[in-house]
Formats: sequence, structure tokens, C-alpha cells
Amino acid sequence: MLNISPRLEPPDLQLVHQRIKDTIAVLGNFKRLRDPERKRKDYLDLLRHDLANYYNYNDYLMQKFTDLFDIKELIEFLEANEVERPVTIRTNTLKSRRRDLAQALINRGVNLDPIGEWSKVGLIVFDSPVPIGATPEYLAGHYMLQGASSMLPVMALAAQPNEKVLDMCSAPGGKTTYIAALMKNTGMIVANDVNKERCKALTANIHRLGVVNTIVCSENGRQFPKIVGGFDRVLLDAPCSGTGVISKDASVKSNKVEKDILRCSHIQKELLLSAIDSVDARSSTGGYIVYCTCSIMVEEDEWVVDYALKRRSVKLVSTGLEFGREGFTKFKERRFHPTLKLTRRYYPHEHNMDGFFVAKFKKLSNLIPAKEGVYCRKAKAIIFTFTLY
Ligand SMILES: C[S@@+](CC[C@H](N)C(=O)[O-])C[C@H]1O[C@@H](n2cnc3c(N)ncnc32)[C@H](O)[C@@H]1O
Repeated sequence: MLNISPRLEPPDLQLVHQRIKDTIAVLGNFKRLRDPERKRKDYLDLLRHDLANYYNYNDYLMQKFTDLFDIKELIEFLEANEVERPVTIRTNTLKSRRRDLAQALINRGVNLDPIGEWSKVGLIVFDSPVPIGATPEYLAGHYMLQGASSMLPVMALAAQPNEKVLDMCSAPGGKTTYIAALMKNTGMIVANDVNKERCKALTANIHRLGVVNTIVCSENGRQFPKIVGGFDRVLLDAPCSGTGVISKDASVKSNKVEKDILRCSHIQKELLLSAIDSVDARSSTGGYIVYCTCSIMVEEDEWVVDYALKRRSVKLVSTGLEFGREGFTKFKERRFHPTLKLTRRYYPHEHNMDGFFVAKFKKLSNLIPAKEGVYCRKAKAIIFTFTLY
């Protein structure tokens, strides 16, 4: 039986709630319970409309989620979006060890546990008598407040000590500071974000966490290869519609429409080509690009990755992540490259973390294919001319 939480609701919503349950019951036993005058599509349309009403989504978004999930999973997803995700923190291994940090917080009365087998640095906070963003350990940079899903792309990037890494859309720096910790503060990270205001928070986090291998700059990521290139690895945590983080920002439910998703998709495609062009395919240790979003829309995920596969000399490789659902290789009328199954999708109702998408590319050549099989030019790159902060 599907579990739809009852809400404190005006009478018409009570009615909608009851009708949702009735419609689901009919769809579950269509032959016996249907009104002979009505088709399956009529019931599905009514259900979609009622769900949009009940959970406050616009019709466009509810249709998109209906395309992604069957009814049972759709309700689970909508319900998960009504509940906050657990508070999680990442130990900053530049300053502390998880065991020591956990003990220090336990001494302050914080109730916590390791986040899961998959992470050596994450902790999940069940409750705390002190504000977790203002403890002496926090202020001393021993940890970062960081959503579980936002640790995954950094693990997939797997930057090595002494490499040259670009974090193209980096503010406020949750991922940059994790990359720095994995690189043990060696090599060089260029942490870029087009938004200068957000760069202030990025710089503050870099200082608080004791990161010393990072240069902050504020450029449009689309122009990046013209400014500097030759990176061993690039992380592109792209701006997106936020359909994976509705529990944090409920405004997404009503204000994202088709043009917003397509606008995001367009920018993401441009940024991804730019991220690929910033990497040196001949890097002896790397040559990798990780693309991620906190959106679960196919247009912002598989579609963008498939676009890049057709336009650059790259292939998808395993993210190395232990869990997550395979990306789509086909979706409605769209067909994607079969290797899209190497990408990973994360959902709030399945993984109890923000909705997320992660793809990892290996760059095969610095030449840019003009058309299929014809290579034309190298990505222009080179001189450091950007503004430092
Ligand atoms: C998902 S957030 C990044 C979060 C960050 N990676 C972290 O883990 O803390 C996306 C960022 O992309 C930035 N952005 C948007 N368009 C950009 C562009 N054209 N070039 C560079 N950054 C851009 C936004 O300012 C925003 O900070």
C-alpha cells in the first residue's frame, strides 16, 4: 500500500488526498475497479493533476517526474521531497581525523555515526545540543557541513597529489576543499566561480579549512580554455535547475518550467565542452573530467553527456562509486550512447541524499573533432591572465 502522509489541510485538499488514493486503487486493479466510460489515460491525467495540486508542483514538473518514475516510486519521491535530508559533515583530513572529530563532537553531546561504508570521512548527525555550524571544531576548520551526495563527485574525480586541477564552478567550495584534502594540500587547484559574491564564501572556506594549494578566480567557465588549460583533472559541478534538492528549496516545485530546464541544459553543454578543452589528454596521471549536477532531469544529465561524447574526443569511464543507479541509455524517444550506463543517478527516496547525477570522462586526444572522424584544432589555452582573489 502506498504511503501518502496526510497533511493539515483545507477541505478541498482532503478531497484531493482521498481522490489520489482512490485513483491509485483503480489503477492498481483497473479491470475490476474502472468506470467503463473512462480510459487508463483519464485516470493517469487526473492523478498527475491531483498530485501536482496536493504537493504544490506545476503541471510541467509533475509530468517530467511522471516520465521518470512509476506511480509507486513517484509518490516515494514526492514524499521524500517533503522531508529534510539528514545533516552530514565531512572531516577535513588536513586538520583532523574522523575518529578524533567524532569524539570531540560526542563530548559536546552531538549524536552521530559514520555516514556509511562508502566514505572514510563523512559523519551523519542525528541531533545536536549545539549549532553544528558554529562549534569550536567547525570554526577551527576540522569539518565542512556537506551533503552526502556532494561528496560523491569528488570521490569520482579522485585527484592525486601534485596534480593540476580545475574546479570550474566551485563556490562556496565544499568540493574544492575536499579535493584539496585528497591532494594533501599539494599540487595546484584553480577554484573558479563566475559569481564574485559567492567567491567570498569560497575564499573564507578555503582559509578556514587550511587549504594552501588553491588559487581562487572569477571567470566565466565558458571562456576558460582561452585563459588557462593543461589541467590533469577538471570538476564541473554545473549550475542546474535544482530538481534534486527540492527538500532544500521548495520554490523549484512551482517556478521551474521547460524554458528553465532547456536554458540550464544549454549552459551545461557549453561548460562541459569548455571543461573538456581545459584538460590535457596527455597528462601522465589524469586526463579526467567529472560532470555533475543536483538535477535529475535527463535534459541536464544524460543529454548533456551524450552531446559532449559526440563533439569531443572523450569516453565515459566508471565513476568508481560503489552505489547509485545507472544512467539512462534510452529515455522516451531519446537514445543515448550505450556507455551512459557508466554514469550514476542518486535519488532522495532511494539513497536518502539529494538527487544527483555523476559522470566521469577520460579525454583521449587534445584534437577537437570537426565532424565525425575529422580533427581540426587543438583547444587554445595557456596564459594566466585571470584575476586572483
Ligand atoms: C552547484 S553550484 C557549485 C557548488 C560548489 N561546487 C560546491 O560544491 O560548493 C554552481 C556554481 O556555478 C556557478 N556558475 C554559474 N554559471 C557559471 C559560469 N558560466 N562559469 C563559472 N561558474 C558559473 C554559480 O555561481 C554557482 O556557484
